[in-house]
Amino acid sequence: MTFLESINSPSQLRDLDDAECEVLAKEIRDYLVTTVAGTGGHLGPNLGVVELTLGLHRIFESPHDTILFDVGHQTYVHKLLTGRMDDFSSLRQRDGLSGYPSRAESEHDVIENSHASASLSWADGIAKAHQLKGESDRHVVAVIGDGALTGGMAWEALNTIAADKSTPPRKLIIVVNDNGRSYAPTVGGFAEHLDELRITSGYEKLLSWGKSTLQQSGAPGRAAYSAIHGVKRGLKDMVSAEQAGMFDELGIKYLGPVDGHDLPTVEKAFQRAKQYDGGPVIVHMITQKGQGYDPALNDDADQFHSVGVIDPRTGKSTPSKQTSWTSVFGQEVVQLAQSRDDIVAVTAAMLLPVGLAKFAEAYPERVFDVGIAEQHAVASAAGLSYGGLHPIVCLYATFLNRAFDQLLMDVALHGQGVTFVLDRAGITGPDGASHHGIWDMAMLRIVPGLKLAAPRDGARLTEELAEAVAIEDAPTVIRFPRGSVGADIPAVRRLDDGVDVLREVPTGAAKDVLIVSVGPFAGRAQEVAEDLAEQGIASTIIDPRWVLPVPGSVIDMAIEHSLVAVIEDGVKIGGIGSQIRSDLRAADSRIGVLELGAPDEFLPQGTRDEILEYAGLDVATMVSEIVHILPAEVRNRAQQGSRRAV
Ligand SMILES: Cc1ncc(C[n+]2csc(CCOP(=O)(O)OP(=O)(O)O)c2C)c(N)n1
Ligand SMILES: CC(=O)[C@@H](O)[C@H](O)COP(=O)(O)O
Ligand SMILES: [Mg+2]
Repeated sequence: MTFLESINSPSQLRDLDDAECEVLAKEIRDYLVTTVAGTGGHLGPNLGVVELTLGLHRIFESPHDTILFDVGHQTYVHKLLTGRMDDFSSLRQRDGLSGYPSRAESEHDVIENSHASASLSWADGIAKAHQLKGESDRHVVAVIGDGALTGGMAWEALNTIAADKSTPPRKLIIVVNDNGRSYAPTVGGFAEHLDELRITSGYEKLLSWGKSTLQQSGAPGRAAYSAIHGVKRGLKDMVSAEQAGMFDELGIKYLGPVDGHDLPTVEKAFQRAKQYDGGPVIVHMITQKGQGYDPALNDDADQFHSVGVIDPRTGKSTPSKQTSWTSVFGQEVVQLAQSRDDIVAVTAAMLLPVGLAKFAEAYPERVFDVGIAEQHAVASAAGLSYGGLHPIVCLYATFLNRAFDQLLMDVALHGQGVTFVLDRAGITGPDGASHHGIWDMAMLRIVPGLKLAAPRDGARLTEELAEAVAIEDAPTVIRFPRGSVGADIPAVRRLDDGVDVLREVPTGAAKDVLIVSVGPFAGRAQEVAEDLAEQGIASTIIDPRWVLPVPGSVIDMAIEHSLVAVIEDGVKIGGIGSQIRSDLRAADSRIGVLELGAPDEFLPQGTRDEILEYAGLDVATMVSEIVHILPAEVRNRAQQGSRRAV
């Protein structure tokens, strides 16, 4: 039996000596590569936190001490050390182990939200609760990456944490997991500050530079050199104030930089942080994303931030032959930028995942990566627009939640022409509840002047993106799902206001159901219509293309039918179906509206199709829902028609 197989609880880790821990760290890395190669997941981030997580669980006593992880994609090691090795092969699968902390899985897990930069706020709150409840012997330890530290929430929390003047002070420890990367190298002034302290291959250069220059530059220089050199001796010298930079300016004790792959040093640092009783402590860990696995270390793009199924020996994956929505966007946005030099792109630390690689290559001066800072991304886009440019803000739909106020009050209130491209909109799949992009349409319905398009295929994405960037006096939104785009679905005809008719009721037949297909559901809508036709129920299918505001022809056509069924890849409460219902009532129509969308709950993980079925958005369920809600006379006529046909 390996050490790893023998670990069922973190308390067992404290019985291991350094040599055994070294073997365990190797076992963990080998196990991560082998299993994640088969399941897909965040291999790089987790290979980077093996010693950090081992040290955490050897020095602190979870769950008495609370250990928090920011984003939570780097918690596979934490899960292996807290008794979940047996379930690991089900990682990120339906009813399997979550790829993020999960309270249902373990008492050691706290934050399930995968939206970055929130962990320090959680830590601040938990530490205050411990203090007020007289549980002052409990530590709160938050692990936050250098990328997540570029998020504004983290600095809001640091501002409060630093102001703790209570006695005794709250026991709050912040572990900065500094691997120099979000996906790509972390950007921004703060990242550069960390750079100065980071131990990477440049450490020795830094040391020799320190020897030659710092030692000749008086007391601060000598102190800086001894601090840098001190790390080599495993933190024998506390880093003095000048070297701790902005953290110390904030009044937070700084310990570091620490070699995050040298377990004894890691443990020494955590021990010192644990014993420090003068207030909050920051432990600055220097790690490598992908540590110990060359294919990840050598991956310039993102050091295997997130991989699909790969060959564990080579790190190679089987390239997909399918075209993704993201790649269609990535191609089209470059075309648009060629013809309009006012078009610029904005990303929040996700340049490659949102498809801006080609744009950045062609127009490096016209792409802005602001770090994991969606609120700043959107408000700065308002500025870009005011300054005469047309920004395209590229986000995953779920992360737009973070910047709703900036979209409403900085962009829409001022009528700024900003285009938002929301990738991973709708049900995504393996990343679980906080990653499904299902709230954008309901959230954006209430933004005055906003125009939102949901393309049904690549051709419409191209068309609607061009239409969006032509609008200069309001926010425009294009949203599309994760994954492959499928074949184009041509329209039978296009109405004057841009609505596409995909299927007509045969001349003379009763118009039983109007199916309003939003975005990528056109294919499913056609299957639904076929199944209804087999039951003698005639339906029209339309794709509005621009779904907010609801085009007038949708209401006009709805009134001609007996039921309107709206199929949308977003929450049904407050979604497009709700808007159509509201517009129909405003037009004095009492026609029934069936909203077919995501239920009012947090959705589980799984493949996109599994979760669509879970949400009742599979063809069979939608057909039965429509038949069930049809007016009785329509249902009876259809049944009689079917009996005659038999
Ligand atoms: C608000 C928000 N925006 C974007 C993301 C997407 N995202 C997931 S992990 C990640 C990079 C995190 O970098 P870092 O905090 O340094 O952690 P590392 O992966 O380096 O361990 C990003 C941008 C997110 N989870 N939350
Ligand atoms: C953790 C995180 O927010 C992202 O890395 C997320 O896993 C993105 O998933 P996809 O890019 O695979 O949709
Ligand atoms: Mg990082």
